[in-house]
Amino acid sequence: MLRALPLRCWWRAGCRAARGRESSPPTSAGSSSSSSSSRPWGAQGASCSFFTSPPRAKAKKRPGSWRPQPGVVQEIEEEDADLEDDEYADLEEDEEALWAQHPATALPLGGQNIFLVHPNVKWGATKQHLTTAELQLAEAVTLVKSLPDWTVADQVILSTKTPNSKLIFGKGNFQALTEKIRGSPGITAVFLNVEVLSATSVREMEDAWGVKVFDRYTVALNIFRCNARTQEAKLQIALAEIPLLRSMLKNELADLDQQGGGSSRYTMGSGETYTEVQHRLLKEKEQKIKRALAKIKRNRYLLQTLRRKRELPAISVMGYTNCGKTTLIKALTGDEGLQPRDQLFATLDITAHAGLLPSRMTVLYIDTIGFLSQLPHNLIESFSATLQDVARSDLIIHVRDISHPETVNQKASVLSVLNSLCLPRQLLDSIVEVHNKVDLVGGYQPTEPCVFPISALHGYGLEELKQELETRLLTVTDKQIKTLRINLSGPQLSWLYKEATVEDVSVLPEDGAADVKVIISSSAYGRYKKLFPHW
Ligand SMILES: Nc1nc2c(ncn2[C@@H]2O[C@H](COP(=O)(O)OP(=O)(O)OP(=O)(O)O)[C@@H](O)[C@H]2O)c(=O)[nH]1
Ligand SMILES: [Mg+2]
Repeated sequence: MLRALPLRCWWRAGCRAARGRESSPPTSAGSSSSSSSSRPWGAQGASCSFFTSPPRAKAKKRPGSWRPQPGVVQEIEEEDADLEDDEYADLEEDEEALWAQHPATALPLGGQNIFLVHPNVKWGATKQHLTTAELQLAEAVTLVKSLPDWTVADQVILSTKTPNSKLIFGKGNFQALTEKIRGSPGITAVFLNVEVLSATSVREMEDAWGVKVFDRYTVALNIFRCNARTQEAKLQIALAEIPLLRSMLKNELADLDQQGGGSSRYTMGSGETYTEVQHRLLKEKEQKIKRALAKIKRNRYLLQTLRRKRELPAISVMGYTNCGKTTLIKALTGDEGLQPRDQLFATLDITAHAGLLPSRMTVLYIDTIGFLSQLPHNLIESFSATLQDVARSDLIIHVRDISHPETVNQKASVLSVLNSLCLPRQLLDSIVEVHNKVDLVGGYQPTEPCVFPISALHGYGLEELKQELETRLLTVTDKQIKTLRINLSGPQLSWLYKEATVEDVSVLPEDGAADVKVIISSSAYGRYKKLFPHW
């Protein structure tokens, strides 16, 4: 078995939310709403009988400071030596300074008892055509359940004709929703299943409902945070949090002004108003994170360097979250260190793992972050630095969970994000599509041409896949596999070691010769034939 080639340092414990729980204990599920309701309410709007509970007293305003609980800087466990010791120390210092200055996290800490609301757009440009409201709701439930101590207390699909308005729903449905939420005391937060909510929307909804309101961006980011293990992943999440902190700041300043002003008062001695100070601190935090990320990027043991040294072709394994990317790489490499998990966003770091193709060609499989539909572009952007490694690979495998009811929609999402990553055209044109989890679909027969049905978990279809990967790699890298007979007393062998990848040498002692199996580029082979015409 070939060992994984570690590209990162790893953090001991990754979940800031778990730490946050120490200072903010998980909220227990309310008695009346601790289990998911199977009642088919929703879509009927205001006429629905579940909306008839009396409203609660107006919720308290959010606390005065927009900075939440202090975070704890985690220790680094060095499993690889990508960075020098002093560089680690620098980064730790940077990070410590970051949290000391802004110990904030905009993300919700601790457990939550969620009321899940899916706005169903019946028509218009924002209507989703490849999926159904029920399937989108089911995915939102999975997102909630991916977070430790988060439960779905109740869920509803509610139709809207005004998805782009401030309150998402029309007056009647919003009022009915308010009554329902206020009549469910066990609920600690509402997850509104939209891509991203504006600061004003969040503020108005929180005031109306008396509980926190989260969008898809916040929930997905929180999952990322819980699964982040490396310095780079943590910093990328911190960067993706900045828009949330900006929204919180905006609401905080508006609250301050409502309570009699203050945001435009000058802070003593600084010549800056309170608003200006807060914006500056946030900007500084953002710049520090960006600098720290750039430093990691510079110092990181880049795939490019690794590959140049070893001349290894690389295959990026991509796909929707939980489709089986890590399981496939584990099956193709036998790398026991890989830990596939039935969890969204289990993998947050790009790691490379070496495996062998049928002709014993060594290849690096690159495990990547899974995709999710309707995730705001700027969140993807904070991970795009990591995804840049993908651009340097020779081939992409697109893994699909063919047993998933949303598989067609998932494919569309993945291809749309891949296309937005500015990857080389040749790479996009040679994607190998793999249909995984066929063991869960009795008698599965793909309808699309040139796809590979496999079960990564049970090892089905892997030999055919490896054969195809080898053929494609040879084509895209313009290489060929040759067995060349060489004279052992001549310079051919050392030439081949320098100019090609020598896979195997079988010595023929009585002839003073050897059969050498090489992977060689067409141009190098041309030169070889010119240099050694008689061999
Ligand atoms: N039945 C079945 N389950 C599979 C197969 N491949 C993967 N799984 C399961 O699917 C779940 C997700 O697998 P992972 O390999 O972690 O998926 P991933 O795409 O790496 O997920 P993320 O890193 O979270 O994006 C795990 O529970 C796997 O055991 C398969 O061929 N058949
Ligand atoms: Mg994974």
